[in-house]
Amino acid sequence: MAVITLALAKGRTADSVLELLEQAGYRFPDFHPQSRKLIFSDDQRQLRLILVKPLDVPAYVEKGAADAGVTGKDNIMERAADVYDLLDLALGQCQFILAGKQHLPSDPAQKIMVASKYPVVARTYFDRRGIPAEVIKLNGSVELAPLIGLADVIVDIMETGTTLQENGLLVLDKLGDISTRLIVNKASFTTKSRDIHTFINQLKTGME
Ligand SMILES: Nc1ncnc2c1ncn2[C@@H]1O[C@H](COP(=O)(O)OP(=O)(O)OP(=O)(O)O)[C@@H](O)[C@H]1O
Ligand SMILES: O=P(O)(O)OC[C@H]1O[C@H](OP(=O)(O)OP(=O)(O)O)[C@H](O)[C@@H]1O
Repeated sequence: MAVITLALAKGRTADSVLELLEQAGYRFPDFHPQSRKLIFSDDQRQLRLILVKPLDVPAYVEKGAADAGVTGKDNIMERAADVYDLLDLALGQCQFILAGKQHLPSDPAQKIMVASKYPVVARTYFDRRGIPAEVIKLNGSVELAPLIGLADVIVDIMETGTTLQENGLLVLDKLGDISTRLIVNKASFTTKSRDIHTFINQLKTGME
């Protein structure tokens, strides 16, 4: 049995994914939330867990440094990674939205200023509609941009809608649903096929 290296997104979804892994039968005795360690093995030595930034998970998996990864669909879309997206873990559910103080200007010649943590997703949205846009990459507090004149609109994540509401922003469009996914390296899917299928089946059992 080959060990599967799993890249797990640190941050808000990590605890619930670890809980799911435990329900699926994988226990990490060394893991505790205050630890600064970045690599953990489960007690059966079937999984090697590596903790990485959510947006970095697709790169680890695409390049084969990890056989599989768990991260939000937002990050998979932003990185446009060449990986298999095999299982919706039904965690971290939220959606991509376009939001602003008011509706987009109707003059098609007018360039829209867009702020986003997801510049690739934002660029794709406006390019597909043939709307001229300039995208400004931000790393957080994105809702601030239209309030202080840095941008006309934002492309960001909405979960409860509280952040938009408390900052007086309207949802102008919905770009798609997001949830936490299991992604798999294409070569590993062939070379470690049996172990990866076993892992997926265990996860499915843990989700029941
Ligand atoms: N309300 C939400 N806001 C943001 N992300 C959410 C929300 N609900 C679920 N998610 C999911 O959780 C993932 C991780 O979110 P988190 O805020 O921990 O990461 P991050 O903001 O990318 O990390 P960092 O703060 O290190 O830049 C997101 O990529 C998304 O898939
Ligand atoms: O719809 P809601 O439930 O209000 O959640 C959405 C908010 O949560 C995320 O921000 P996060 O907390 O990660 O902060 P940051 O990106 O500004 O650092 C996201 O970028 C939104 O701002």
